[in-house]
Amino acid sequence: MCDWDLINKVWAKVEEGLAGNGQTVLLRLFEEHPETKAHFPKFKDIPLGQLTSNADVKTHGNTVFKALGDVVKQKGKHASNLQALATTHINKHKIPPQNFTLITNVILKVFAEKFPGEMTAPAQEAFSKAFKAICSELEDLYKKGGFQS
Ligand code: HEM
Repeated sequence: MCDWDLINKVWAKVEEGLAGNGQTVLLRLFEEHPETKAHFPKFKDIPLGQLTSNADVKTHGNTVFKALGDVVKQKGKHASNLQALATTHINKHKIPPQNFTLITNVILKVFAEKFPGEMTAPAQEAFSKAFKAICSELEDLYKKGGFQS
């Protein structure tokens, strides 16, 4: 079982700066895994250095974190949220599923750095478990959706 209450407690802190926190995660993802940037038509041709001041990155960070917040607020009953994400990321954006593991690992790292007071050892453990479960459910949905890389 995941400790969704603990996760939601940290998430309330994340929401104090939702767009900026999403932006930090996207920039870190592109920095640590440059191949991920190539999946974004809006960002693929812009050098990483210029993306730090790109308003669209912040807007997309907000979109991603709004959707992830909607997932964590379901406290485990997120099947329809994940189905919606899988459907667009398979069919429209064509994102291989292992990218979800990359971004959730980056989120864990960024939260531990930005929110050391909230990201206690149990909170880190709760996020790590929840993200593993979410990534594995997405992978199952990808299999059912017949994802071709
Ligand atoms: C925490 C995991 C993620 C969440 C919650 C998330 C959420 C979203 C949402 C809500 C949208 C817009 C609506 C839609 O098309 O579904 C979107 C678009 C998109 N996502 Fe994700 N996403 C995640 C991970 C990723 C990853 C890892 C990649 C690629 C490495 C990716 C690539 C894209 C692309 C290319 C778009 C279209 C962007 C555009 O409008 O130009 N996503 N995502």
